[in-house]
Amino acid sequence: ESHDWNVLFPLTSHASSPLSIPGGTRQSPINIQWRDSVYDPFLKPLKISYDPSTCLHIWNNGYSFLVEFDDSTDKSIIMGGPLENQYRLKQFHFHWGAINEWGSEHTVDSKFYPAELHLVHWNAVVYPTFEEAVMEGNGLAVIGVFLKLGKHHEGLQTLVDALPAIKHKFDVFDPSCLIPSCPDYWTYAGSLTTPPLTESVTWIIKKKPIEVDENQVSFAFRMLLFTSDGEEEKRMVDNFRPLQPLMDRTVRSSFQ
Ligand SMILES: Cc1ccn(O)c(=O)c1
Ligand SMILES: [Zn+2]
Repeated sequence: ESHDWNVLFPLTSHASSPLSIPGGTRQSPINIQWRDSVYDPFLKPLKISYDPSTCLHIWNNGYSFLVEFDDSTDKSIIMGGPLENQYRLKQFHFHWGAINEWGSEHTVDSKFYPAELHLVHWNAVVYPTFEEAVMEGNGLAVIGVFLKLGKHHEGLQTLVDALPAIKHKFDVFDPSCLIPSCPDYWTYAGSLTTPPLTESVTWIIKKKPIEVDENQVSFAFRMLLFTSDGEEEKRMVDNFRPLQPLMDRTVRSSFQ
């Protein structure tokens, strides 16, 4: 009957949140209902091999801060897991909230984390450029890692120290230090969570969060600005997209 409701009163359809694309059937982010996820014994372990020297620079793109990598070779790649090909690391960035009660894009059993890391990779085996991969169903693979408050995170501090400068040139940074060693993950077919919102992402959401301390999220992340120099300051917070309907998708888990 929920369908009838939408047919009868299409304007009240909850699916058309402001940022959803018409007819989208695999939008992200989603709530991961742990008990509804299906263990898939054929899922392989995710293989991650990053070359820290491919790290280029960190910058504020007006929506998050990105650390970008040289993706002109296969030096920093992921493979295995739910993936058919190997995917090249292009950038990683975070989403966070104005307060610790929310900030992540995905939720687990409707629980928000204060922040979520996205490591964005593209299928350079099949597509010549990232821009083309963004438009294809198997074009991208994004590893999502939840951040929860706890002990200080050494690796993250390197990034946090660079934020005030933001133009800070980076020499090397190995993003695998931000990924929990526990191999368990959920995976589902989804989309970008920012325009163009294309349904091109194989999401790999790590089950275990990494721990970061209060200052690392609050001081560093929340002091960034959406605005550029000279404009009226707007703190960069709540840069996450609302949850999207699961529709006809199953979330698979790599663990029982
Ligand atoms: C390519 C891309 C762009 C934005 N976000 O949030 C992502 O997670 C991935
Ligand atoms: Zn993201």
